Amino acid sequence: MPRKRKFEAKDSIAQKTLPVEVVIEDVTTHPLCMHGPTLLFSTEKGRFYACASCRNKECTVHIDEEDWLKENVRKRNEKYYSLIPKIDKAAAWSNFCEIKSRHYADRAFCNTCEELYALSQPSKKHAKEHRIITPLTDEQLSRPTTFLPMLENDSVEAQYMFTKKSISTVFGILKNNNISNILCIGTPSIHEEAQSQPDFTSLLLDYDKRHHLFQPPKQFVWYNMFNNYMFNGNEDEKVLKKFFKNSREGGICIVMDPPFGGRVEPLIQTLKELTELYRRVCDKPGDGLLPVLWAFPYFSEPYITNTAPEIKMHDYQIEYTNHKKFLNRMKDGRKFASPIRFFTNLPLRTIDLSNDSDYKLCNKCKFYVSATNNHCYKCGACTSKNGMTYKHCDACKRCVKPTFFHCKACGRCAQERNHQCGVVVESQSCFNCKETGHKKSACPQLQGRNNNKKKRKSA
Ligand SMILES: C[S@@+](CC[C@H](N)C(=O)[O-])C[C@H]1O[C@@H](n2cnc3c(N)ncnc32)[C@H](O)[C@@H]1O
Ligand SMILES: [Zn+2]
Ligand SMILES: [Zn+2]
Ligand SMILES: [Zn+2]
Ligand SMILES: [Zn+2]
Ligand SMILES: [Zn+2]
Repeated sequence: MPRKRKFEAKDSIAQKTLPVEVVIEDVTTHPLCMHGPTLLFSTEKGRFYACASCRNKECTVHIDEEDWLKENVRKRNEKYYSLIPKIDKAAAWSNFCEIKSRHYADRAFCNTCEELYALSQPSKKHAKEHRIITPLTDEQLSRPTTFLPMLENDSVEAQYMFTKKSISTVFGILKNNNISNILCIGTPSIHEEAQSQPDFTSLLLDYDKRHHLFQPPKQFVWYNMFNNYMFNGNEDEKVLKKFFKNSREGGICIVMDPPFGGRVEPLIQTLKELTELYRRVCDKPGDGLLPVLWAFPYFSEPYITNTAPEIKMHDYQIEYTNHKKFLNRMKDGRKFASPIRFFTNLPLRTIDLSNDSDYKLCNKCKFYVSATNNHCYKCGACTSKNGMTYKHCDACKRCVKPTFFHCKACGRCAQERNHQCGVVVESQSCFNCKETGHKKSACPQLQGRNNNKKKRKSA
């Protein structure tokens, strides 16, 4: 398996490169690893528990489902109760206030030690090769994402920051929906912007614990979004509940930007659990997920809409400051199409891009689409996904990429380049029916069987 996911606008996605499905269930009884409760994975060969957040070899916990029933395996796993680290948010905040009271030239941050300190009074000696950032202005202290070295390990943190333009698009969408409370999941730059605006409140949930060195304890939770795990346990749960309670009025939205290789099913499960908690805390019954604005690659669309049909993809191409592949202007000035889109259950017409010449209002769809997207009257939609102008195939009864041709032998449209008649890439599709866009457990052909299984389980 390749260690780094390629980020070409090719229809490849984590789900497709790993022929593994995540079993969605309550994870609180699962074995632990350093990243909280593991997830249960299912392959054609069997089921096992493994790390929820690491898609590389850093986390080695791997327990077969049947082994987890054994007493000695459970006993051995108990060590994680004490191994999983916690952070001292109160101490970090009082340190922050102390450092902030100093002259900006005296403030320093050692990224190697993850320590904010005063140059004149270092708590220890930082070795020469440590990455030290100094001086630090007030503005920098209030926006650590502007100077924290980005963790670009694609398989763990995968940090890519929104451009100013994309941040302002997010705030425009929230304002159009009268939303003033933001639960930022993996979106520190949105959190920092919200903190600078009097009309917004926000709470940051992120796996990068360096943020706790710059945030008041009530505004940051060290968090894993793949298993909805809060590292500081009860203390954090209180923070989240309080935030929800205070968001009873003024509308709330989850703004989330997961690492791009992340799996869709556990993320939707997290959204469901957070929604349930919100409804319980605020005593606001209802169905459907809380409003969410989720940045993710366009080729994840079938996975997201199959699992949560109320979430729709918008055509806006989110821009990032640091991803080599996302650098938004190429050297010759041409625009590079970012593959990242917003997935949202907010009305698409509230995404106002009237000030951006790269977009136009489709008067049939009634929302903004890329200027290169064409409304297809046969499909009844603006059909482009990747920013190219798609063409309609009458035989397939759908629009396809301009680089596709209709192969009579295969009876379907396929990529022109390297087309091999009769070859279906299995890892890209459901184990059962080979269709893309759903996993075996949600296969329409097996619906009866899956439901029976569920009934048996609950009986
Ligand atoms: C693609 S970046 C998004 C940053 C965002 N575009 C911004 O400008 O604020 C992914 C973010 O998710 C965080 N992250 C990575 N893995 C995570 C996990 N398992 N749980 C929670 N946050 C995670 C990273 O630290 C990073 O802040
Ligand atoms: Zn782990
Ligand atoms: Zn150091
Ligand atoms: Zn249209
Ligand atoms: Zn069409
Ligand atoms: Zn066709």
